[in-house]
Amino acid sequence: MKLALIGVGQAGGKVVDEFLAYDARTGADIVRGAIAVNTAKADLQGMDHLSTDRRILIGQSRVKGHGVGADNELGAEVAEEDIGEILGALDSVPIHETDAFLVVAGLGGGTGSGGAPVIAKNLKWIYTEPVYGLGILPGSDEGGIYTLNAARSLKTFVDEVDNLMLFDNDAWRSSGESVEEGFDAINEELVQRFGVLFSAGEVAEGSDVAESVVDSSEIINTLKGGGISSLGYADVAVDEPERKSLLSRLRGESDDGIDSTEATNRITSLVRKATLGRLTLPCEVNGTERALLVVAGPPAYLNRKGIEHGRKWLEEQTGSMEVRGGDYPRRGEGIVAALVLLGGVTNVPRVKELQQVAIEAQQNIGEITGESEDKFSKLMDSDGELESLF
Ligand SMILES: Nc1nc2c(ncn2[C@@H]2O[C@H](COP(=O)(O)OP(=O)(O)OP(=O)(O)O)[C@@H](O)[C@H]2O)c(=O)[nH]1
Repeated sequence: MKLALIGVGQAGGKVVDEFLAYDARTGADIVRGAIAVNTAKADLQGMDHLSTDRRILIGQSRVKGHGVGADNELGAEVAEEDIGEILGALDSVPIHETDAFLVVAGLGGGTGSGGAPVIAKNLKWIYTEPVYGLGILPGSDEGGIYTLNAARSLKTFVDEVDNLMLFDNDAWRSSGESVEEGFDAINEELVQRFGVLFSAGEVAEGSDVAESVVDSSEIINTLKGGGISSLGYADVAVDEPERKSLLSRLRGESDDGIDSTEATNRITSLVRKATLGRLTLPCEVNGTERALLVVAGPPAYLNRKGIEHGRKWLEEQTGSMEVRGGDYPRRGEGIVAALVLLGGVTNVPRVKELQQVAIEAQQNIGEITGESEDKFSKLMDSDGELESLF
């Protein structure tokens, strides 16, 4: 699936940068065009892979390149004011070769949180291609304002995109690392998952054609209908058999020393692990509207029976009748991987908790602001004994 990527804010920009690194490393060729949009000059300078002319600094007249300081209403305003410049930067992207837009942002800050929904709204207005969001939820230790920002942005963003895929930093944080190191590792995990999803069906020249191809339309149909989506992933190392010669493939020779029962079991257990393990957004699988299973790996390991068993199992777990499945032949990585896209999840305790904390934070902020205004006017009150200069 060919994408036009728009990274908004620092997190959005870093994830887009990581997508470019993934594309270069794996040769997946999923990125048709990419831009990063930010109100902070320093954040744009910190990117490694995106060329400088694709980095768009917005809101200069308002914040002078210093960011919006976690004010997402201001983030939304400057994105709206500079929307012409943002859309202009996409003019050079060959949209006729692009299957979808992906707007990426951390929802807890100001620029991405406020700007991403504005950009998505404008893209949907202009283009007929689907516009997806990839939103990052803040860790619960980041504080009330980040949670409030994320909850308000989530509510807005989900209505402006064809589907909002979520990644929860809270579920992916690991102890003992600095925040920066932690984010680098998290971003790699994130892009590994979404990279496999979007590269499924992108058969490069000279590579093997999948037996039951997952193509972009399967991904689009799973994301169709809107709402929120989550992604599960599991992989296992395998020995890659030698690539067979064309002659032996034409003769139908299939003896590559791989036990088919083992291959089936490997896939079914990977599908369970991907679904029941750590999802990008932790949620209850039951009640998911649609799902897609992609099994990636060296063709000899992509056992059709295993994929079919895995798909049926996923149907039972989700209770959905719309579960698609297929394979994605991929050599050179030495792994078999199962990727499960849960499209339209409805039972998500994490979102409920986020909203609850955000409501409390909103009330506290209101009360504290009221109280401090009161206290300040008492502090300055001189019982009419002093007069201002003018
Ligand atoms: N996964 C991941 N999350 C990040 C990263 N950087 C920041 N975040 C998260 O994203 C949220 C928003 O942070 P930023 O992207 O820095 O904020 P911004 O959109 O640039 O907004 P301002 O700095 O307020 O102008 C934070 O609450 C973090 O949870 C990153 O590299 N990876």
